[in-house]
Amino acid sequence: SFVSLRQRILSAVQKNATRGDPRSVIRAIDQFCSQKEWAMNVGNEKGCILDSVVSEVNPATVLELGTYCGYSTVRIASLLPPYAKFITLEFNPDFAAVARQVIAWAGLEDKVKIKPCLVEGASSDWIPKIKEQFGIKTFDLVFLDHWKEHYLSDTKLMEECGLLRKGSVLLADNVICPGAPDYVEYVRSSPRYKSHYFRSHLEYTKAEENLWYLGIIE
Ligand SMILES: Cc1cc(C(=O)N2CCN(C)CC2)sc1-c1cc(O)c2nc[nH]c(=O)c2c1
Ligand SMILES: [Mg+2]
Repeated sequence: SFVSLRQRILSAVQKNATRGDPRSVIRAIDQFCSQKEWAMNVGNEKGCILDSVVSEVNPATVLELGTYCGYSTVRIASLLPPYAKFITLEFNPDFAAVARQVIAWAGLEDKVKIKPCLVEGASSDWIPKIKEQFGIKTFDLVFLDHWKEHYLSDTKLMEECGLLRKGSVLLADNVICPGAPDYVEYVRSSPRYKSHYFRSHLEYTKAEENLWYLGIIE
């Protein structure tokens, strides 16, 4: 029967990565996606930038929008202190199911709360509930990697829900490819954000891409 790409990624992890070893899980996915089939994981080049931002922010609370197969979830979780609270939102139940198994293989399941949002646009449902559901006041770091159409609306929603504070850092993938021009325009013209972009490439390709780093200053 047909095996989906996400299942092939999970099989590559279970075949080639060592249980309990997050770095081997990351390596297995990157090898599969660079040698066998492209997939929309953030990849190793942008992943190293993500690692450096996580290490620098050293966040006690993290929100990831867009889990997919859990690649960046594993990268982030493996750098967090044990007391950190990490929530990742995924609206696609099939992606969430694979991500749970990838995160479990890496031995990080007790560090990551995956809330499956079972319908499109569900991050807009979940964001207003995060404070009460998880006892989180504000996020030190948010990684936006879900859907370009929701970057701006979800960022505004997080502001309105008081989930961002002075010093919170937002890191956004794919602002060039597929692209989130309204988001870039909003944060660049807002006095509230200090923005900076890291030059990089679309995962597993040579296409130009940037990771956008936003520090909230007000
Ligand atoms: C699906 C897709 C196709 C892309 C592309 O330009 N392609 C040309 C080059 N070939 C090789 C691959 C395909 S880029 C991209 C993509 C990449 C991410 O990192 C994403 N992150 C979060 N959410 C997304 O929807 C998301 C989509
Ligand atoms: Mg992405």
